[in-house]
Amino acid sequence: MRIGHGFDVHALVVGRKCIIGGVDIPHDKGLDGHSDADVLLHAICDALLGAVALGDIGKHFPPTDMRYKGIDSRQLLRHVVNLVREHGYVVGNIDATVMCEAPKLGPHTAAMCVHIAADCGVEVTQINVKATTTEKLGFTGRGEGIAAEAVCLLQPI
Ligand SMILES: Nc1ccn([C@@H]2O[C@H](COP(=O)(O)O)[C@@H](O)[C@H]2O)c(=O)n1
Ligand SMILES: C[C@@]1(CO)OP(=O)(O)OP(=O)(O)OC[C@H]1O
Repeated sequence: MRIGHGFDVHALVVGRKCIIGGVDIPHDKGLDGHSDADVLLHAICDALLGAVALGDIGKHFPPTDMRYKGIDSRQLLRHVVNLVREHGYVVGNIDATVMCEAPKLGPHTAAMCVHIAADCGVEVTQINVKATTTEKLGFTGRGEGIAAEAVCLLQPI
């Protein structure tokens, strides 16, 4: 078994989509970044890469590389899952938390889990996504950005 942890933050700005866990969530602001800025999938990618000691997302998909401009982060996640498999592991389970005051994520977490499970090639019961506010404190509390944290366990093939 291997354990991994990931953390990511993206700024909330006007004129961008708010895509979290592959779900396009209606909101007056969206997440800024080189890719689609899916903060949750980035934290999960980092957890998976960490578990097999392969560095981090920026090492594999440099933000200076135009191939990744606006890319759907589900493509990045599928690539990372393939790397994990090449190193002899499959996803056991993933647990993640997204931190934001708004939008409300509760109505969307089930759809996020379906996307993540499909991209990881596992059952939806192996994936959990939670949401929390930070009680109006800090950059997430002020609505300046969204943070996400993920942990995973990998099982040897
Ligand atoms: N963006 C969010 C934040 C929270 N939720 C749900 O509300 C519950 C209570 O949040 P607290 O920060 O007050 O603990 C939380 O457990 C989530 O179910 C949400 O849907 N979207
Ligand atoms: C995902 C990548 C892809 O170029 O770009 P960003 O959307 O800026 O996201 P970040 O979480 O900063 O990770 C870096 C990059 O790998």
